[in-house]
Amino acid sequence: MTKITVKGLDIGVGAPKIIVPIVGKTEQELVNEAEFLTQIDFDMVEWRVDHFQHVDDVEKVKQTANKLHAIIGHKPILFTFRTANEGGVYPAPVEFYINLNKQMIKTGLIDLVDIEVFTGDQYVEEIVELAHQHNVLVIASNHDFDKTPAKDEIVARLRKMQDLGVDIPKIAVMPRSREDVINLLAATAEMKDKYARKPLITMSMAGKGAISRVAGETFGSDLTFGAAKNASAPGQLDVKELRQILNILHRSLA
Ligand SMILES: O=C1C[C@@](O)(C(=O)O)C[C@@H](O)[C@@H]1O
Repeated sequence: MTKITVKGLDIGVGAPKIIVPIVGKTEQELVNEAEFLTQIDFDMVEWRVDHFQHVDDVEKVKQTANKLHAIIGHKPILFTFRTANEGGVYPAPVEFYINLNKQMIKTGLIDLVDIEVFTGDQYVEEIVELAHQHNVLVIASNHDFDKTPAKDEIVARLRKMQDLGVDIPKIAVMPRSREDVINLLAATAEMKDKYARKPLITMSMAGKGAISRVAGETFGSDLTFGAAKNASAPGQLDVKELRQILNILHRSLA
């Protein structure tokens, strides 16, 4: 059984659930994005805080999190600082990154936190321990915006994340060929069938990989990112169309 439930959202059963990123630079832009989300059909919001102009000021981050929570706190909130190494916009030392995540875990304003697995095993384990003490789930992530590792390497990274005790392993890779997309899907299916004890998130990015963002129920990815106003990575589909496709595929699989 790989199901996880957060704020009433069942992850790991049925059609993949939709995460919508918000990427505003200012608090007002973020509030606008959050208010827009209240009118649309989605499952979880991801605050990509590395885009926020005051990300270096933890108190301001908390204040803004408070506002976002008041608007969309009825849905699960994923807090993500994407490092510049893995496609984020704000270069920061590891101590900053860990401290920000730890402070936010303690606020009660977030439901999930993203930690990049290559930050280091000890950091990941510290985050997992603290998060679980505060009822926050942990997504471990890895991104390769340049290429797609071999299938066995993708499986090995997902297994490593799971072994570190995280709740949801995630990998996003860039395809250079059709074979790369097939490898990502094959790695997902192998992980799901042979090793996964928890839900997974995998995707092949850009237009070439977009098929992977809709095919999760077939291959084993339990969550998928869709764009409302602004995409946070190449290849994200419009959230409304994404839901339609996921529902169509779900019906044909049922
Ligand atoms: O890790 C991911 C996945 C992602 O990179 C994507 O390709 O949809 C988008 C990011 O915002 C998120 O943190």
